[in-house]
Amino acid sequence: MEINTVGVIGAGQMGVGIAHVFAAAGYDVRLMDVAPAALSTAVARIDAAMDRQIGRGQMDAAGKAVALARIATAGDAEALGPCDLIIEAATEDEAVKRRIFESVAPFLAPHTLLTSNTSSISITRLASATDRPERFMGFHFMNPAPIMPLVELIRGIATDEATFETLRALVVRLGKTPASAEDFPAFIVNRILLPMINEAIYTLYEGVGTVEAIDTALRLGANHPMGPLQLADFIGLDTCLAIMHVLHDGLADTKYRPCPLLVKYVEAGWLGRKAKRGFYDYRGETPVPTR
Ligand SMILES: CC(=O)CC(=O)SCCNC(=O)CCNC(=O)[C@H](O)C(C)(C)COP(=O)(O)OP(=O)(O)OC[C@H]1O[C@@H](n2cnc3c(N)ncnc32)[C@H](O)[C@@H]1OP(=O)(O)O
Ligand SMILES: NC(=O)C1=CN([C@@H]2O[C@H](COP(=O)(O)OP(=O)(O)OC[C@H]3O[C@@H](n4cnc5c(N)ncnc54)[C@H](OP(=O)(O)O)[C@@H]3O)[C@@H](O)[C@H]2O)C=CC1
Repeated sequence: MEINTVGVIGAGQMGVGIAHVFAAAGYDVRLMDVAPAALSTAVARIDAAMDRQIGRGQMDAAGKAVALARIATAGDAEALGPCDLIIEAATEDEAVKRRIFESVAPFLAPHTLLTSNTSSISITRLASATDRPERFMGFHFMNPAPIMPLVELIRGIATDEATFETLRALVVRLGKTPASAEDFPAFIVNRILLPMINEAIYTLYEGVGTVEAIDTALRLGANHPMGPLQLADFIGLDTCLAIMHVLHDGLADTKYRPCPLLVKYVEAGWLGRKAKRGFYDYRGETPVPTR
């Protein structure tokens, strides 16, 4: 199936990154969000990220101008009508995602593929809230989307072969690498990564180490590019907590219980980089540990 126009729903860190990837790869992009403020900063954030790519010699000024011109922002679902593919990248909340699918369905063409960038939620269950379970999939980009080469592909029980093959080929055309996961809670990446991050938060909570010691230990001791607490702030503590709830509820194993400190930070609104405060305070020149 031919994909020319891509709709991205949710102009948060992932939606912005995914819109960037598709515009740079030559696709027309419709970026939609309910928050006008998110849309107005979205293009500026893509502009800055493309400048970084120019700095790295991965793009030139002309290519950036053409790519940016391919991105149209929209506050309502009607603008998604011409899209061949929709990628939902809104908050990691099943009710929010189901409402989005119900609201966009009337505007989509029959052939349009509908996907979610969800980190963890059942694809089969999300598909059941749509008018096209055969053309629904988990299409899971990693953060930051312009940099990370992996895209996790997750079929729901009803996903047809043509949908899977179209999206697998699209990932390769984007210059990224597909990995196929079965539709179990948090799939592959976050089934492994988030318990590690949750364990790092328990390590802090129990006083085994400070924020700095824990992140230094994993960066220098296990060659991680970011420490687990820095990474949690990068992902978003609300998203981390949502994924741990999906694992805990879906697998019914206490080893996935979210650390009480993670719960408290989210309750305080300390959601990490996007809220300028999490395990680090981002309001100054350099991030400062908050514990
Ligand atoms: C939660 C889920 O559902 C699944 C997930 O995504 S789990 C999270 C997966 N992601 C990770 O594990 C990220 C781990 N961290 C890293 O790989 C690296 O720290 C990083 C690529 C994010 C940054 O790389 P770095 O070399 O350590 O730092 P930095 O020099 O700032 O960035 C390297 C390049 O990436 C770019 N970059 C960094 N953050 C970026 C962002 N948010 N968006 C776009 N580009 C970004 C920078 O522009 C930089 O390019 P320049 O050198 O030209 O500035
Ligand atoms: N963060 C990460 O590292 C990764 C996240 N993901 C997944 O990607 C998705 C998005 O995550 P992320 O970008 O971090 O989340 P963010 O919180 O950064 O962004 C979510 C965006 O969705 C918007 N939104 C909320 N409700 C709606 C709606 N009904 N219609 C349109 N937009 C809406 C939010 O607006 P507002 O702020 O106004 O509510 C916000 O702009 C989640 O499913 C997450 O699990 C996948 C890979 C990595």
